[in-house]
Formats: sequence, C-alpha cells, structure tokens
Amino acid sequence: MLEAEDVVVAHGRRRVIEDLSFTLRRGERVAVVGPNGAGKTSLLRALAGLSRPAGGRVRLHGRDLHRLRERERARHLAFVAQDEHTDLPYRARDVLLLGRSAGRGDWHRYDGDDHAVIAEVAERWELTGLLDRTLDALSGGERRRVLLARAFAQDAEAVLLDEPTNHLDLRHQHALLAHLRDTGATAVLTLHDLDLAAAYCTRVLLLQHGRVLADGEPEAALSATRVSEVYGVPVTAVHVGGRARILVG
Ligand SMILES: Nc1ncnc2c1ncn2[C@@H]1O[C@H](COP(=O)(O)OP(=O)(O)OP(=O)(O)O)[C@@H](O)[C@H]1O
Repeated sequence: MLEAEDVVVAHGRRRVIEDLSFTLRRGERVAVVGPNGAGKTSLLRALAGLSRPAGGRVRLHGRDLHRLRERERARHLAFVAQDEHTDLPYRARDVLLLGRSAGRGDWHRYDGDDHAVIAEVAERWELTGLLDRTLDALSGGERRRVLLARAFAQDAEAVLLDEPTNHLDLRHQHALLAHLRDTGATAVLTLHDLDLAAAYCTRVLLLQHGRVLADGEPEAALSATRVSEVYGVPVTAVHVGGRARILVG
C-alpha cells in the first residue's frame, strides 16, 4: 500500500537517509530499529508525508504521497510523533475527537458514531476516567496513551508510530503491541527494544547511518552477530519459549 523508492531525506545539506526503498504491504507490522541518529524518525516522517524527500518518491496506492491532500492522506495513514507537544491545555476527549476529524475535514460534525468510537478507544487505552482532564494534567504515560488512542480513533488503513512505547509501562507496552498483532493492523513503528520488535513484528528494518542493513523476518534481521556489530555491544541470542531473545553480555 505504501512504497518508498530510492528515497533520500536531508536536513539542510546533510543526507540522513540514502536511496532507501521499502514497500509496506497490508497486515505487515514493521519495526524500524537502529542506533540513535540512524535515521528512523527521518524515514518515518517521510513515509507519513510530513517531510518531502530530497530524492526519490513515496507512493500511497501508486499515487505520489506528496500530491495528496492532507485529508486524503489521513484516511490512509495515522501518525504519532516521538515528541508531540503534549503539554497544551486540551482535554483528552477533544484530542481523541481530532482523530475522528482527521480525514473527514475541518467542518466534520461529530455524531453518535464518533462518540462511540471515542468511548471504545478510551476504554481500551484505560482513559475513560481521564477524558475531561487536560493533557498538561496527565502523566507522561497517560498523555502517550491519549495520542496513541487518537491515532486508533482515526481508523486509518495504517498507523505510523515513532517510538510508541516511550513513557509506557511494561503492561501498556505489551498491550499496544499485542493490540496491533491481534487486530492484524498494518503498522510501521520505530522501537529501541529489540525483544519487543522480535516478539510482535512480522518484519524488521534495521538502519545504520541512513541505510538499510537488514530487512526481513525478525530472527534473521536481528542475528546476534549483526546486533553486536551495529550497536557495538556484545550480545547473545538465547531461545526461550520457542523464540530468540537478545541478551546483552
Ligand atoms: N531537524 C534536523 N536538522 C538537522 N539534522 C537533523 C534534524 N533532525 C534530525 N537530524 C539529524 O538526522 C540524523 C537522523 O536523525 P533521526 O531523528 O532520524 O534519527 P533516529 O534514528 O530517529 O534517532 P533516535 O534513535 O536518537 O531517535 C541525526 O544525525 C540527526 O542529528
């Protein structure tokens, strides 16, 4: 559904993604991993249509992503940034409603369906009792759950999540990834936790210095040798419960 072809992303004159090609198919959950500064956020923003590549193109169902209107993009792609400004005095309920109007236009009139979706996502993300609180009066993890719930309320074809597990406690991290898996969501998410990537994602894209070092099934992409080399720490892969876990040391 989403295709990057020879994409170059530059900040000023510095190229941070080099000739990257990537195709996202429906039902794939792709973890984008790699060291700090590898280019994960830069890639995700280009895939979301939030930054224009300095070279190459991104296509959504065969159409140039940057030629689509924001509303149309929002029908297909919901994006949650790594560090959205969440200290604003907006009520959580209004933030979730913004998810409903994305893709439907500024003059969208909320109806019973919208409120039903909001109630459902609020319950799923344990926000029901917080809906009338403003974002600046929530904890970091609660704010993060509001932004994730907003993306799910948008009901887009795919979600693009930049470090979605930041600020989430262990239970909520697993709840988020299990939700993506159990609903068969199409997702691209940047993650630092390689075990979470391996446990829940169908595919791993490993970046280093803006280039793809590996792209494939988690166990193959995240071999102990490769992870040791890329991150510069000794790691061992051990099999627990039928799958590989990465241990440092
Ligand atoms: N607005 C910007 N202006 C200039 N350089 C930038 C800008 N944003 C990012 N960069 C640089 O681009 C490179 C890639 O950054 P990016 O945020 O994509 O990496 P990342 O893999 O997401 O890193 P992290 O794991 O630390 O979040 C880094 O070298 C960074 O310093």
